[in-house]
Amino acid sequence: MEQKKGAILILSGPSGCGKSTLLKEVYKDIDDYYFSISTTTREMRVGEEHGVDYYFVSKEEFEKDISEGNFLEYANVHGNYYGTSLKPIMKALHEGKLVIFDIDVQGHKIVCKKLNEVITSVFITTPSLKVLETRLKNRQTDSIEVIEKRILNAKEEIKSFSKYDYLIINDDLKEASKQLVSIAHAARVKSKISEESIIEDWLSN
Ligand SMILES: Nc1nc2c(ncn2[C@@H]2O[C@H](COP(=O)(O)OP(=O)(O)O)[C@@H](O)[C@H]2O)c(=O)[nH]1
Ligand SMILES: Nc1ncnc2c1ncn2[C@@H]1O[C@H](COP(=O)(O)OP(=O)(O)O)[C@@H](O)[C@H]1O
Repeated sequence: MEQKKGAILILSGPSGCGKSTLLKEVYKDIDDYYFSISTTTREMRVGEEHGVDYYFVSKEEFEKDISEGNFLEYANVHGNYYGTSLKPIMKALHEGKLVIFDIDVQGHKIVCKKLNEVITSVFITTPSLKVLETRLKNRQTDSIEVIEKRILNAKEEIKSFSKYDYLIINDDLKEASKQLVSIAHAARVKSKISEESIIEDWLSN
């Protein structure tokens, strides 16, 4: 029996670079995907929904999940916990879906170590630090202290961009969306390389 193979697409990039905005733009152009909804201890922002953007939990609940081994990976980012639950990811991969992660550079590193599936990774950023700062301020979701922390972290995170397969500079949203859709399609094609039945099927048909 043919075993369906899923594919993995990881998006990382500094807070405010436009990851969520880009993802919302491209979903209509991507088939059979599963977005990995992370669990976090950060406060819910206006407009966010529990179970859609994140599962918002207390520190105690998060730490219980850690001790029960429920996370594929978790990290402390900007002073809050963020984690990827293992079970839904394995289910989606088993169903042959393109599993999309919006995780930080620490999460990217761990997922690459832990999962055998073919991984495609994209680092997303703005044309400059100034533009990042403007976007974080204009978004009006965070206090000035929180924005400052995110800017400080961005200066570190940007150093990891070359560990990724692709770099998208999210300047013009339409252009960046087009690039992300192409990469998502390529991620599917790339995952074919790990299908063990390819030779068998080719010889017998
Ligand atoms: N390692 C890890 N990072 C995550 C996870 N979920 C979200 N993140 C990252 O945490 C950072 C902060 O996310 P968030 O508070 O939503 O801020 P935003 O990036 O400004 O929207 C981003 O870099 C996300 O990619 C996760 O499950 N694991
Ligand atoms: N290409 C773009 N040009 C201008 N503004 C953008 C662009 N992409 C995103 N934004 C805006 O920048 C802010 C941060 O985007 P967001 O998607 O929340 O970033 P992230 O999820 O990476 O933290 C939002 O207010 C969003 O509307």
